[in-house]
Amino acid sequence: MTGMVEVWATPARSTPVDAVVTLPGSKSITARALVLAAVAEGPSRLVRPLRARDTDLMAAGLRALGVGITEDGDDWLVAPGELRGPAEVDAGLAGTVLRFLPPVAALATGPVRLDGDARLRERPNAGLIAGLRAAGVEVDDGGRGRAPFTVHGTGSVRGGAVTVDASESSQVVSGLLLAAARFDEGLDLALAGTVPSMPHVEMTVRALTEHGVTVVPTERGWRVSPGPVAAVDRVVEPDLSNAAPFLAAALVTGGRVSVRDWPTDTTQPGAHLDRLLTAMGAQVVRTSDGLQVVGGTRIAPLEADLGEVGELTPVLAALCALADGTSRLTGIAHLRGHETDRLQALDEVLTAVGARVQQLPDGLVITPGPRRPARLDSYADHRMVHAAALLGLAVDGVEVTDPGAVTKTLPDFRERWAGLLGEPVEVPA
Ligand SMILES: O=C(O)C1=C[C@@H](OP(=O)(O)O)[C@@H](O)[C@H](O)C1
Ligand SMILES: C=C(OP(=O)(O)O)C(=O)O
Repeated sequence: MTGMVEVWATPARSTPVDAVVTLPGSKSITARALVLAAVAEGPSRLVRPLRARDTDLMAAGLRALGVGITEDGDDWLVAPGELRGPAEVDAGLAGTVLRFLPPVAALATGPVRLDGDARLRERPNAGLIAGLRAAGVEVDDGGRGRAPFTVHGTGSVRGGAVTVDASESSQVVSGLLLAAARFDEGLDLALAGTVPSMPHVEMTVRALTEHGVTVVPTERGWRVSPGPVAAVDRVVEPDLSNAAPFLAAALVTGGRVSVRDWPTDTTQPGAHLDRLLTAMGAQVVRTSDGLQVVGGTRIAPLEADLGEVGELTPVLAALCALADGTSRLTGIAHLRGHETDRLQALDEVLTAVGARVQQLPDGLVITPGPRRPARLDSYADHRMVHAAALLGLAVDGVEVTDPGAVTKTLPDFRERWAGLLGEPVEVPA
């Protein structure tokens, strides 16, 4: 790459923020909705889908397989077509594309090659590839267990009883379940070990049910019956994981932040922010605006197993570096296979701004220290930019290189962050 790498001087803030924030659609729900719409019986409409790099790549990948996806204002119209290769799929850095697209590709006729960013080639995928093979699909990965690889679709997939190792990513389970109703024998999926991010698996099961697919829990996994996938028009919930930095700003500044349209019944892991931010000293209430977080005079340290809500770790770890005691975050070994090795990246970033950090095999121990200015890297990781922005509220002189990493799920993050810090965007009632 040539040219200058962009550097963002993140704004500091010594007075309480007071804002009501509206956020775009959930990455995870948009991804599932696109895949299910693509394998459904008829056309459907997606209202308020997330438009960001990950979901645009999912749409592009499905289009490459023959699915019609067009825009109607802010909506997406999805028209299933005959799935066919040969095709090339660019997964970028998206775990959802890496793990949700190949089982759909297996239903196509012809080879489908999947590749992506340099870091995507390091993200673990042996579990999915082995699971596809056990379902009768030919996959050529050169023995790497990672991208790039080619799925040799024949137009149908046997399916049946399959055991998978999804300990490195829940997306292995979600990917197989999402396409499973279209397999000849459906899928009787058993887990070989533990699976992180269970709310995301529940999100998949719920989405399948909403599309009329029969999916039942079994002793060691889930069974999906073969059958049609109903076409469903759907409104996408706001992305609650992307709400994390905004709500956390209330704790850092002793202010008040509301996120609009907070769903009352959701499988998004961000729903756990309620309990986690309360544990860190915030007051969290539902108002007519949505979910409101009010920060206090201190940030309490956090002891938590974040295995179910790994996505929230970068922002919570940044809060821990600003707390008034030592925090211990565990259950998150799989974060080493995310956009970057997030445990290593957080160690580097929090240490740079003055905290003491100990890496555990499956987590981080974080002790705040005297704060100091630092130039931080984004590690091409959207959530590391969110974490840096949050640190920058309280630590003078924080800069982030390559802040454009936010395009992955929230392209206008910096504008929204400026809005949060400006005059109240909207005065709460
Ligand atoms: O299914 C999904 O939409 C996701 C599942 C989780 O993946 P892992 O289980 O790999 O952490 C999560 O971290 C990711 O951001 C989105
Ligand atoms: C882990 C994440 O993304 P991906 O879907 O690429 O795994 C994330 O968004 O925090």
